[in-house]
Amino acid sequence: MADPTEAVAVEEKKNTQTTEEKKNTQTTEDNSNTTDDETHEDTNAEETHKSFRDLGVTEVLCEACDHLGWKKPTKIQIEAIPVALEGRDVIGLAETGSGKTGAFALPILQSLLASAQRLHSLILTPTRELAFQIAEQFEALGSSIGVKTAVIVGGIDTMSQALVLAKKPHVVIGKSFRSHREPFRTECVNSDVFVFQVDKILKVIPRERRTFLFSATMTKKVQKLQRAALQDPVKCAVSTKYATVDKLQQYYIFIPSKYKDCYLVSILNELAGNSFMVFCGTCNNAQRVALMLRNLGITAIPLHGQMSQNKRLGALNKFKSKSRSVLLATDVASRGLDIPHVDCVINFDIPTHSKDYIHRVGRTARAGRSGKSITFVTQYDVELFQRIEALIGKKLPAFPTQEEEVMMLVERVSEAQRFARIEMKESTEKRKRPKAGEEAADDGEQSSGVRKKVKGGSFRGRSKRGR
Ligand SMILES: Nc1ncnc2c1ncn2[C@@H]1O[C@H](COP(=O)(O)OP(=O)(O)OP(=O)(O)O)[C@@H](O)[C@H]1O
Repeated sequence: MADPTEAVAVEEKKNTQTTEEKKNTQTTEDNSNTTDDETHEDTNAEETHKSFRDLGVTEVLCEACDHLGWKKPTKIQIEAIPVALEGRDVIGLAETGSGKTGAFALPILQSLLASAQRLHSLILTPTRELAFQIAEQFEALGSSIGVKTAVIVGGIDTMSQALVLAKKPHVVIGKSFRSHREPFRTECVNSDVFVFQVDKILKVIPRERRTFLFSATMTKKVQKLQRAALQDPVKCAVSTKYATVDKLQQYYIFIPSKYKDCYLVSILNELAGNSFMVFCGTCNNAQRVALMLRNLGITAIPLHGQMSQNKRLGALNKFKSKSRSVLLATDVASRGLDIPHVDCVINFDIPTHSKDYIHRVGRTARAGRSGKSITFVTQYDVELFQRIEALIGKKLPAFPTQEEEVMMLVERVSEAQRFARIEMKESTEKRKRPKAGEEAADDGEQSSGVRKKVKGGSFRGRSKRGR
């Protein structure tokens, strides 16, 4: 399977290892006695001064980190990288936005440098979007060593994906099978077998391999996977089991179910100028709310599993490039997505699995930034909300709102809801009878027939409370 001729760049870099790097490798070896513990909990003060070089990361990859503006490693990187470089299996537990991707990508790239090999690693992610994001991270870190990646996910032409695979990339990134919604995040394997089902994969990949498992939450399913897939792993935990980050201001708002749309519009208006990720429980609701908001002049776009993969990526890119300020998403966007400019996460529909709460709110306040989350709690959600508070070990404050002001929006919001219903109906009809060569407008961007008809026009630019 090794194909040295095709991995020239990787091989060349390997041969240019400097004395400095050799010294660094030695440092890791010297430290190896301290990494034998089964569990590495948190870091001490002096570790926060460590550099990537101190962790044993090779010079060319240190330069890549530098290029990305990563001045020093994060806590999980400090804990996990040396252990992974030693060749151990790793379980990495750290809060959202804490740099877990780098914690497994750097050791994988370094191992690739040491033995240039096609189909060197397989990364499994819980969502398609995360698969693309991880590929970008590998390419950013590995650009100077010529690393080749391939993303293999559903919803994209299988023939073109087969062609990409046939070129034997170094790293293959795919979404794990639907039944494994839990964040089985990374598998580092030396194999050219690739099937999208974890149990099946485990049966066919070589026993002789290294496996990394990274997540912000440890669930029973992840523990089961750990037993099935990892060998004598070292657990690197740098956060308490279900912690949310300190710089995240978390609020809830207790409201009657029938006024959810009005409260959403009111908050978006009040915090205008921010970027929002709004989580909905169903694809239908994400679509409906996006259309409703657009009828009020708010630049909203949906992202859910009933959209084609092209539209999903398109929606994400529009939100990433800030041409849309509100992303209405289902849980396809709750795990791992790294969009630094997200200021506020709104749980429009409360998550039914409380651990999803941690992943959703973790889309803001990433990498040391601050952020805000607001969870809508209706008369039907009290128990679920109590479970969330119990999980994160915190009582959340109420988000202050003026009920009278929200109620003043009822008429305009009702009209926007009515138009949204018409648009939903139109697009369902279109989907049933698509014209030749026309892709179904599953992000609703084209359904502008009734837009801007809501009295009172746009809501934008009426911010009362800034960031
Ligand atoms: N050492 C570092 N210094 C500065 N920024 C970093 C460093 N490592 C990673 N980052 C940045 O931090 C952000 C979050 O990283 P990443 O997406 O890997 O977090 P995560 O822990 O995987 O989050 P999640 O649990 O939500 O998946 C990214 O923008 C990444 O580029």
